[in-house]
Amino acid sequence: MAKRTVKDLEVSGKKVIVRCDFNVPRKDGVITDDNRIVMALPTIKYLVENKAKVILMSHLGKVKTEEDKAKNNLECVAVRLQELLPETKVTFCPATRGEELENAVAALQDGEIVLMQNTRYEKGESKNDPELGAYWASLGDVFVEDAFGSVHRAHASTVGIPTNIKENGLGFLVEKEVTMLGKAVDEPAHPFVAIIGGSKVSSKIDVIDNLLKKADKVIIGGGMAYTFMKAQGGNIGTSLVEDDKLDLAKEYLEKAGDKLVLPVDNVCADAFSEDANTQVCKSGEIPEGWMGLDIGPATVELFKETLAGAKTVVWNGPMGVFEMKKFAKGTELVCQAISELPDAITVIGGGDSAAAAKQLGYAEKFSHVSTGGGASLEYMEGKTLPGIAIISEK
Ligand SMILES: Nc1ncnc2c1ncn2[C@@H]1O[C@H](COP(=O)(O)OP(=O)(O)O)[C@@H](O)[C@H]1O
Ligand SMILES: O=C(OP(=O)(O)O)[C@H](O)COP(=O)(O)O
Repeated sequence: MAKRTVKDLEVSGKKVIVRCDFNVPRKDGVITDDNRIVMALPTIKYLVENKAKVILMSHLGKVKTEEDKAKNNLECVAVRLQELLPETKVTFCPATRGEELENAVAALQDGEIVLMQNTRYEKGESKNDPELGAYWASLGDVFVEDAFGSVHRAHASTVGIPTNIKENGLGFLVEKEVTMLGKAVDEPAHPFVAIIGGSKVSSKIDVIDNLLKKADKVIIGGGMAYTFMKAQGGNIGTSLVEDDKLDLAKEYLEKAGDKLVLPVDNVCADAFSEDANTQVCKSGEIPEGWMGLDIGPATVELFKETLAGAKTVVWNGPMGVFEMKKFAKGTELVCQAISELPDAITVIGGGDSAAAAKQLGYAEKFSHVSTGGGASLEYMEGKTLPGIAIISEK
């Protein structure tokens, strides 16, 4: 059976809560890539045109402290949305519960939008606190799940709300992502190469287990690689590492054999800065006080050899800190190698990975650029995505 979509719902005059993924990359509080906002527009425009009262919700970044709150204020997204929708009234509500939020919702006219502050300002969000899900659900009549990048998270806003609102459906973005990713990997053509990089080690290392079963090669780059290097007993200096994942990395290394392809050299820096001194270090030989911020030239060649002849490529997580020009080469050259593969289905996913592909001029070269990183990986592994599973069948 197919899931209901926004087109199956009666929305005119109704208060419609839409969970979007507006977790956009920013520098000094300024949005550096608005792709996730732009990709959410088809659903939002449909609801506005059909005279719904639109309540948008999203998380932004990780929020653990008061300082994190200041860093991850969602208001910048409301400003961008208003620019993208000049004919529509967009307001921002700084409250995540209480009278101020309820008044903002009550003031909505048909075809107007309110964006609520970052859902992660509420401690109960990431724990899927039932009271919070029920409270947010009480603000609306209808729920639309359109946060593809977050559907692998069972949180109050992605699962708690639709648990309480039976009039629910998928938005156009989730529908499109599932179709595109399904086409790419339901029966992947081989050789199938998966590439994992980026910085979210603990939240993404688990997917490697399943990828090792499906793919012919799994390339590990970016910040993910140093936990593996340390697990091999190498010196990684001050590179990104998650020590509580060392045993898991060891286990993968033992069972994967040469299926797992790790960097052999790294562009290292003496500070996390564009002005840092740099040197290329062999893997496992990074001096104290230095950190790996990109894959090195020999690794680029190794990864190119690994990719040669691939018919399916799935990639999440940049190969280095591409936001700084000095450490963008590895990501750029891997993009280039993928773009030159003849007849391959190629998918890149993730907020930062999609931004990197765009910034480096390669976005058009991929078969599909997904807004979800962890979500696309879990979908392609065949895992159940809780944010989709909870949505009613047609
Ligand atoms: N060697 C590295 N050390 C630290 N951070 C890294 C390294 N390589 C890549 N990164 C960072 O990883 C981040 C993206 O990781 P992640 O969120 O997992 O990807 P995505 O958003 O594409 O899913 C980028 O901001 C990038 O700077
Ligand atoms: O950016 C996201 O995921 P991604 O880095 O896997 O693309 C989503 O917004 C989910 O964010 P989270 O990993 O903080 O839950």
